[in-house]
Amino acid sequence: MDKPSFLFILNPNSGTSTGDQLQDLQKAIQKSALHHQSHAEVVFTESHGHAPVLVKEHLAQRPWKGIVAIGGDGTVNEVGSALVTGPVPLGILPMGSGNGLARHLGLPLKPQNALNRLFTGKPKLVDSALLNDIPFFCTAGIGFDAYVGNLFSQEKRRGLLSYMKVSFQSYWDYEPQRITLNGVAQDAFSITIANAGQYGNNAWIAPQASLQDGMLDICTIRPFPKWYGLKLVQQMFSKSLVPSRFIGYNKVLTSLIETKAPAMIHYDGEPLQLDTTRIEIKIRPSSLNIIC
Ligand SMILES: Nc1ncnc2c1ncn2[C@@H]1O[C@H](COP(=O)(O)OP(=O)(O)OP(=O)(O)O)[C@@H](O)[C@H]1O
Repeated sequence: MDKPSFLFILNPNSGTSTGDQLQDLQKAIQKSALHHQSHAEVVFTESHGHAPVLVKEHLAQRPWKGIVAIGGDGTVNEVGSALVTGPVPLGILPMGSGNGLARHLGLPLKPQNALNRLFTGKPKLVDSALLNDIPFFCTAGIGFDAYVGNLFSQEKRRGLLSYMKVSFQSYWDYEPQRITLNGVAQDAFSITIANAGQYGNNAWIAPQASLQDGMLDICTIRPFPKWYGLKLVQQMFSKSLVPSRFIGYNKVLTSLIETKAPAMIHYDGEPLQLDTTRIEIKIRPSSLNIIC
C-alpha cells in the first residue's frame, strides 16, 4: 500500500525564522515522515499569493492526506483558500508571528510536536467565512486592526515585538471611523468578524467564538478614552473581554458593513484596500477540514 503523503508549503517570509532554522525544519519534516511511515514533500513560496498556485499545481499529483501551511495566518489563509470545500485537509505547522488559528485550535507550536500531530492527527470539520468573496478562517475586520495590519505588512521585521511596536505607535494617532453595521450608523474604533476567537499571540478578541457553531462573532469596539486601552489589552490577553459600554458582540450568519469611502480591511491579518464601500460578510459552515 502507498504511504500517506503530505505536501508542506513553506513561506520563508513568515515569522522570524532564519535560513539555517528553515533547513533544520526541512530535515525534521523528513525525519518525522520516515518515523511515521509517511511521504513528505516540501515546497517554498516565492511571493505573496504563490501558495494557492502551488496547491493547485500539486493537488492532482497524489491523493494527499494533508496539505500543510508552514507559516502564520496569512499562509494558512492562502493554502486554506485553495482547499476550502474540497476533500483534502489543511494542516498547520505554526511558524508565523501570531498563529491565531493554530492557537485557537490548541495545536502544538513547537515544530517537533506540531509534526507529530500532523502525521497522527484526524481531520476536524470547521467553519470558514467570506468577506466580499475573499475567504478567511480566523478573523477579518475594519478599523484599528486593519490600520495596524497595513503598517505591519510594510515592516522589515516580523514577529510579536515588531507587531507590538506598530500597534503602540498607531494607537496615539488613530481616529475612529463612521461606519454602518447592518443598517445602524455608528462611530467605531474597530469591527472584528471572528470565526476563530483570537488575532494571534493569545490576544482574544472574541473568547466565545467557536469554529464549529456555524456562526460568526462580530465584536464592535466603540470609541473609548485612551486610558481604557490598557484595560482592553489586559482583558484580551487574559481571554476575559466581555460586553461593556465600549464593547458589543453579535452572533451572525451574514452582515453588511458600509463605509463612507472604500476602506482598508484585513482578512486573517492580511491588509487590503477595498475599491467598494460595501463589505458583505457570510459564514460557510463546515467548509474546511483541518488536521487536529
Ligand atoms: N516567499 C515569500 N516572500 C515574501 N512574502 C511572502 C512569501 N510567501 C508568502 N508571503 C507573504 O508573507 C506574508 C506573511 O505571511 P504570514 O501571515 O504567514 O506570516 P506572519 O505575518 O509572520 O504571521 P501571522 O499572520 O501569524 O502574524 C503573507 O502576506 C504572505 O502572502
